[in-house]
Order: sequence, then structure tokens, then C-alpha cells
Amino acid sequence: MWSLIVPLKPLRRAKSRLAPVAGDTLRPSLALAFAEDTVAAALACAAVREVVVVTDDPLAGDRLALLGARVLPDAPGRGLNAALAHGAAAVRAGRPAAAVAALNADLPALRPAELGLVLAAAAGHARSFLADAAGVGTTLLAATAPAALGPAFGGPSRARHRFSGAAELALDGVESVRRDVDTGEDLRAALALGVGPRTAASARRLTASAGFTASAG
Ligand SMILES: Nc1nc2c(ncn2[C@@H]2O[C@H](COP(=O)(O)OP(=O)(O)OP(=O)(O)O)[C@@H](O)[C@H]2O)c(=O)[nH]1
Ligand SMILES: C=C(OP(=O)(O)O)C(=O)O
Repeated sequence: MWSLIVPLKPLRRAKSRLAPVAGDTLRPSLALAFAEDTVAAALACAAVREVVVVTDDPLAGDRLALLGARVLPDAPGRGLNAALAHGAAAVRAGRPAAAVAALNADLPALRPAELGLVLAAAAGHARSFLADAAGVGTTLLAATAPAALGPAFGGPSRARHRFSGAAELALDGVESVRRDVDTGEDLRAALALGVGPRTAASARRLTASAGFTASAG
């Protein structure tokens, strides 16, 4: 059973690369919808014991706690990797042998069964990771005790995680775990896979008010 650590920036700063399609009005609610669908799917995965969200955003904290997540403030305040290390340390303070995995908050198409396949593969390694759909970044980094998580997210983190000694999980059929959404094009790809209900509703609002189209062109 895994403890997942999900980091989330304050919503008004989140998903800045979606500003061209969502503007500053819809962008925060879209970022929240992604996080809610990600956390709901993670909590529905049979291999997941708990989801720990590290965020300083009060609205997101309340909404994700309602779904069943444990919410920790971003006490270090030193960026993504410090937030993840903080979440992992909080889990291991209570259960030193806990298996921990960092999961991005922008996976609105996440399927519990596919996450289960990734975590089952990760159980066979001290540290392992899954590359994102673009093959440049990372969507999940896992560590089984006593290995430390050692997060090195940000930009081209696939190469960084590989260089750090983590095993790359080469799995087919786990597209929903790889499908992070940073741009309008990514959102179209996620919608084509099938997103959770909150993202589907947000995308409909985006279409109605900002003219976003779900198909390319
Ligand atoms: N708690 C916490 N989470 C962070 C921080 N920086 C980034 N994140 C989260 O880490 C994940 C990847 O972050 P980024 O790609 O840097 O940011 P983003 O909001 O997804 O997208 P951009 O603004 O377009 O870069 C997302 O789930 C973010 O919300 C931080 O300083 N603290
Ligand atoms: C932070 C990362 O993701 P992204 O910038 O694609 O959201 C990463 O892949 O390390």
C-alpha cells in the first residue's frame, strides 16, 4: 500500500502555461478541477493507502480534504521538490517503512487501475519513476523504504531522475498516468482520453466563455 504525495501551487499561480487558452479567470478553477480529479482517482486506487496534498492554497486544501486527502501546508516554501520531500518526511515520521510516491496534480484523465499497474511495478524497485506523455518530464516518482524519495522534478526531469539512479518504469497501457496537462494541446489530449467530472465541467465552461475547442484545429 502506498502513500501518495501530491504537490499543488497556490491556484492563482498554477498552470500558467494555460493562460493563453484559459485567461486568468478560468485558469485557477481549471487547476483546481485537475487536482480534484487527480486526487479522487488516486484515492479510488486499491493500492493507495492515503493521499497527502502539500499546498498553501486554502480553497484547494478544503476541497481536497473533502475528497479524503490529508492536507499539509507547504511549510518549507522553497518550491516543488522541497514540498515533496516535506510530504514524504511527514509520512515516514509516522510510518518509517511507508512506500511513498510523488504524483503530479495535473493528471485529470487518471484511471485508478492504471495507477495500480504503475505502483505494482514500482514495488519492485528502491526508487523508480514514470516519464510523462511528452517523454521529457516525470509524472510519478516512487520510493520503497528505506530509500528516500529524492525528488528532482521540474522541466526535463526524466533525464534527471534517470541520472539519479531511479529505475524508469517502461510500461504500456498507462497513458492516463503519463497524461499531464500543461498546455491547451495537452488538455485536448486529456479530453480525448476521457477526464474526470470536474475537469469535464471546467472544460465545458472554457468552451462556452473562451471559445476553447476540444478537437485540434
Ligand atoms: N506545494 C507546492 N507545489 C508546487 C510548487 N511548484 C509547483 N508545484 C506543483 O508541482 C506540479 C508541477 O508544477 P509546475 O509544472 O511547476 O507548475 P504548474 O502549475 O503545473 O504549471 P506552470 O505554471 O505552467 O509551470 C503541479 O502539481 C504544481 O501545482 C511549490 O512551490 N509548492
Ligand atoms: C514538474 C514537472 O512537470 P511539468 O513541468 O510538466 O508540470 C516535471 O515533469 O518534472
